[in-house]
Amino acid sequence: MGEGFEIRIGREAVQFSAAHFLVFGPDSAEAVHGHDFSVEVAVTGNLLDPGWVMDFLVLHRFVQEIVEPLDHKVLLPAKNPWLRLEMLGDELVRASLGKWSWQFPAVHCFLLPVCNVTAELLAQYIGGILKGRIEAELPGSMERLRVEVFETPHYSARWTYVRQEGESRC
Ligand SMILES: Nc1nc2c(c(=O)[nH]1)N=C([C@H](O)[C@H](O)COP(=O)(O)OP(=O)(O)OP(=O)(O)O)CN2
Repeated sequence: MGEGFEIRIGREAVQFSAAHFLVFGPDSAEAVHGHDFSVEVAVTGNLLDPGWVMDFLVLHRFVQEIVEPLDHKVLLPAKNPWLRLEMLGDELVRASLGKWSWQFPAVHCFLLPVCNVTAELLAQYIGGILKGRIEAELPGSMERLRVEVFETPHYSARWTYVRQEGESRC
């Protein structure tokens, strides 16, 4: 019989507020601005004892632990080819782009391993860490993982992982 199960943590349950700006070229970027981001995740997998794909509470905790460090931070793209990031002493981060530069307290910054802080790449960042956490908790059980990052109720981007035929279950 063809049937399956997907569990979901709704976007109302996982939220963070952060500032960011997109970089478009060597001297072109958005103004720094903020969003109340929210995150929805869904996991498809085998039904395990006691009759669940995985515990909602554990999945919720995993996602929360990944996004919590992003909350109330300036999100900076550490892999952008044009944006230069440097520490000024121990306390300030300077971001330079062409003739522009911004300075932020280092404790208010989070450097993401992405080339731009888009909703797509945030979803991929969160999804990549979450995939590792779920696979460690439930080896071989997850078939599919979906992470959707909302910048607003009507703008979101989704990242999806689907286990391939022959991909190791462990
Ligand atoms: N596919 C994507 N498109 C856009 C992204 C993205 O991450 N993925 N990001 C942006 C901007 O960073 C950002 O969303 C712009 O926000 P804002 O200027 O606030 O525009 P809004 O329409 O959301 O809000 P208003 O303040 O009401 O204008 C753009 N595209």
